[in-house]
Amino acid sequence: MLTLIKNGYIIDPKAKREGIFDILIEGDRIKRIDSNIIPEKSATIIDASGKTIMPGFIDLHVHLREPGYEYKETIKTGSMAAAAGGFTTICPMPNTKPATDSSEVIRWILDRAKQEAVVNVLPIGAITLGQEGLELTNMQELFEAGAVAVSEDGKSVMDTALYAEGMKLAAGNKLPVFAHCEDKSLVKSGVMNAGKKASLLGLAGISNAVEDIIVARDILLAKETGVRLHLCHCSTRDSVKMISLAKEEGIKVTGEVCPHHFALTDEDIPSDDSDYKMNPPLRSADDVEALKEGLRDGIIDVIATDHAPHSEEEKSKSMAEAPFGIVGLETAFSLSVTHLVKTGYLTPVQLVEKLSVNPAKILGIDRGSISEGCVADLVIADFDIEYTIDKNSFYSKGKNTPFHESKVIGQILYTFVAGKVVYQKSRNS
Ligand SMILES: NC(=O)N[C@@H](CC(=O)O)C(=O)O
Ligand SMILES: [Zn+2]
Repeated sequence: MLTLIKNGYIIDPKAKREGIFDILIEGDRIKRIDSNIIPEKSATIIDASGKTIMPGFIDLHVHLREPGYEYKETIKTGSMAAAAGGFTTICPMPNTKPATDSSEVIRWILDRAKQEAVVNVLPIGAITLGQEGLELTNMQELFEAGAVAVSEDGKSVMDTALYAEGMKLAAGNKLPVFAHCEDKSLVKSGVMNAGKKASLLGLAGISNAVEDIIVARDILLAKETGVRLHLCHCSTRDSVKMISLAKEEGIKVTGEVCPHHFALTDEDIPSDDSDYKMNPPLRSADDVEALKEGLRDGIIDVIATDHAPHSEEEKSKSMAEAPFGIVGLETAFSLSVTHLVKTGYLTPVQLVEKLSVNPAKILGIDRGSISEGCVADLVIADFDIEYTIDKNSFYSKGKNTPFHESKVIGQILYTFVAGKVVYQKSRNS
């Protein structure tokens, strides 16, 4: 089977290719990239004139909720949401039921993904058994079963000595640690950023120190253990500063920011509405500015969604009672174009680095490029279309987004995984 994508503008920072080309796909691979390709056999032709072609996006932080919470999301629906968002590889976090803390659960997820998922699914293993913070998992076993990283996401390992031991084991198994940074003892009943808006709404606050203290601790532990540390969903100015300092010192640390954290501030929370409740919370305008500058200056390496679907019933509760988390797979690209590219913080090339090249590097996988001979994981997008986000059009089971009815710029038109179209925007969606 041949597919010919004609006249698209390729952005491929890894192969240092940028310009208008044709791409010929045969089976699961890219066969040729050239100007004006005429295929020998009949081919399906896609006209990509005026559109941009990028290596498929890789999301280092999603919650697929399977096994255990299928009413929120499944591997199948989560992967369809990923495809619609331009993501060709996603890494599910281990806070499932049971937690992803054994080779059996890793294998179960990989099997299920093989049958049901439309994109690549690379699972992340837990650091402690049942994510209870008491006993380390067998990281060698997790690695051998196919885990690409370990994380305690949803919380931090609060026992520092145990965590240091876990980092050493992760380093020994060449697994990066993906850190959720939250000092549990400081959070108390906080549900949104501590500040004026929280007082105005009469809601309990979460201070920046909740994150910053653990970011500092984890960087110091990474320095001592030599583990590759990836800091998840950074939300504060001081997190960015500390990552910058750590990088200057040569510590192996990378940072991730989520679209909601650069698109909204706590002042944008209109009322006690749990679609604005996530962990870490939406921060101050000053923090948001630091995150955008961190992305621009290369201190922050990755944009990840922290796609965290919950049911409508759960999210119909108040801020104080609803669970933390919002969906993100189907809005990440347009929010990034709107708030980073159109505002001059990132060039389209830098955006591709944050969504594709750098995540591939962190995972050590052979993705993040569109070159001859590569697996054809790619996305065709329009950087200029304006549209209004409609949560009812999401493939995800989760409709919990603060971006419903937001006007944005930039849209995914096609997503290819291993040469196959796994998403195509219909004319009226
Ligand atoms: N981010 C969230 O608010 N929630 C995540 C957990 C997490 O990523 O920490 C979830 O699993 O719902
Ligand atoms: Zn987290």
